[in-house]
Amino acid sequence: MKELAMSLSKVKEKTPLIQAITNYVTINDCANILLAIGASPAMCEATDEAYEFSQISNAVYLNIGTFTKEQELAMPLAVKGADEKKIPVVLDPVGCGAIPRRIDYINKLRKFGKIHVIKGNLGEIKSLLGVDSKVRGVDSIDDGTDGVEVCKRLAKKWSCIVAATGKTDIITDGEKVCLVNNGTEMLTKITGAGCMVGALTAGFCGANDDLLIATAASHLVMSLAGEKAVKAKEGNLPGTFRMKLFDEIYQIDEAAIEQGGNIEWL
Ligand SMILES: Nc1ncnc2c1ncn2[C@@H]1O[C@H](COP(=O)(O)OP(=O)(O)O)[C@@H](O)[C@H]1O
Ligand SMILES: Cc1ncsc1CCOP(=O)(O)O
Ligand SMILES: [Mg+2]
Repeated sequence: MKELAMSLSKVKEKTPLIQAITNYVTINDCANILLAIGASPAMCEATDEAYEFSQISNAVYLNIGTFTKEQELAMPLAVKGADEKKIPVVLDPVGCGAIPRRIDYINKLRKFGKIHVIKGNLGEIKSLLGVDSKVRGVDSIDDGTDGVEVCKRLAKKWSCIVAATGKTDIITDGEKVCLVNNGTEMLTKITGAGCMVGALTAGFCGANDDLLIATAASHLVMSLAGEKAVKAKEGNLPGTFRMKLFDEIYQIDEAAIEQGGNIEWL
C-alpha cells in the first residue's frame, strides 16, 4: 500500500504534463480531474500538433469514445512521437465491445509504437481479446467471470499493463495482479468515471517509473474518492456526487490511501 500512496506524492511533486486526445462527452471532466490530482492537462488533438506535443509531454492519454476523423489521424502521430521519446501511452478503448471497427483500429494503432497501459471496463477488455462479453454501448454489463484470467492473457499477449474496471478493478502486467475492492455504485451513475480513471492513470504514469504501481494507484484513488464523495450531504445524488468527487480527488493524500485502501495482490 505504501508504494501506491507514495506514487500520489510523485504526481504532486512533478506536475506531469498530460497530452489527452479524448472524447467530447467527458473531455472537461478529464481535464479537471487531472488538475485536481496535481497534473497538468493539455487536450491537444490537432493532426498538425499531436506528434510534436506528445514529445514534450510526460504521458499521453488516448480515448476513442467519440471517435472523430481528426482523432483517428492524430492518435498514430501521438503514439509515434511518444514512442520515440519513451513516453508512456495510456489507451481507453471506449465502446470497442459494441463497435468492432474500433478493435481493428487499435490493432493498427499498436503498430505505430508502444501502448503501455490499456484501461477499459471489463466488457471492453474482453472484447479486445475476442472473448465473449456483455456490453451495452460504452457500458459493461459483464458479470465479471474470468476477469483476472482475461486481463492476464491480454497483458501477456500485448506486453502491456491491462486494467479492467468494475465492482472490483483488476490491474495486471500479466504476472502480478492487483485487485482494488474500493468503490461505489454511484460511479456508474455519472458519465465519464471510466474516462477519468484513464486520465488519472496517464497522470500517475507521467510521474512514476513503475507503471503497474502507477495504474493500480490511479484506480485506487478514484474508487476511494468515490467512497468519500457518496458520504457527503446529498452525495447519493448524481449532480452532487460528481462535484464532490472532484473535491475528494483534490484532497486525497497518502494517509487516506493507507487508511482506506482495500487492495489484494495475487
Ligand atoms: N458496481 C460498482 N461498484 C463500485 N465501483 C464501481 C462499480 N462499477 C464501476 N465502479 C467504479 O467506477 C469507475 C468506472 O468504472 P466503469 O463503470 O467500469 O467504467 P466505464 O465508465 O468506462 O464503463 C471505476 O473506478 C470502478 O472501480
Ligand atoms: C456516453 C459516451 N458516449 C461516447 S463516449 C461516452 C463517455 C463514456 O464515458 P465512460 O466510459 O467513462 O463511462
Ligand atoms: Mg469507459
